[in-house]
Amino acid sequence: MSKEHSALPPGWEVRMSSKHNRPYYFNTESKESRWEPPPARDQKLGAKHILVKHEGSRRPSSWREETITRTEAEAVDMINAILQRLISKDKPERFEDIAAAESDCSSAKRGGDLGLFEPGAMQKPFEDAVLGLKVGKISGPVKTQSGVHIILRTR
Ligand SMILES: Cn1nc(-c2ccccc2)cc1C(=O)N[C@H](Cc1nc2ccccc2[nH]1)C(=O)O
Repeated sequence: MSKEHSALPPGWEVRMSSKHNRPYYFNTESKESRWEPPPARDQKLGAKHILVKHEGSRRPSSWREETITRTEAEAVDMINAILQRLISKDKPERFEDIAAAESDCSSAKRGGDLGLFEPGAMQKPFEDAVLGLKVGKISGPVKTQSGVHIILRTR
């Protein structure tokens, strides 16, 4: 079936815009509307991220620090400080540069780029955060068993 007529993800329906005299897609749960069909749920996702681990992380060690002892609260404070550097009006820093220098994930070597991944491949809080972002947008602090993340959705 063509993409336009494949089953829509739950909550989505096609409506007709009387103003523009053309169909659009509306999500009755999130109230989001869009001209383009929503991506099928089985489509691969893409993201870059910056991870700050803490003492309760699943693996409290990284390429940066053999044993990570900071608290989760300190990790959240660090992530919030990084967010400020990313959205700074006068001198915003590049996401990839901060990831490469400061992320506790081994993807730091690729500027935080996780590449493309299947739905279900990543921890649920991470995937839910990616799905809640439009492509090109950055999350707030996201907690998983690995630590505290900032996520940039790439696909
Ligand atoms: C999921 N993943 N991809 C890479 C990766 C990707 C591209 C190049 C090099 C490493 C590393 C990882 C990974 O799990 N890293 C963990 C930390 C971590 N935990 C995550 C949970 C969700 C998403 C990314 C995450 N990264 C680690 O280094 O301890």
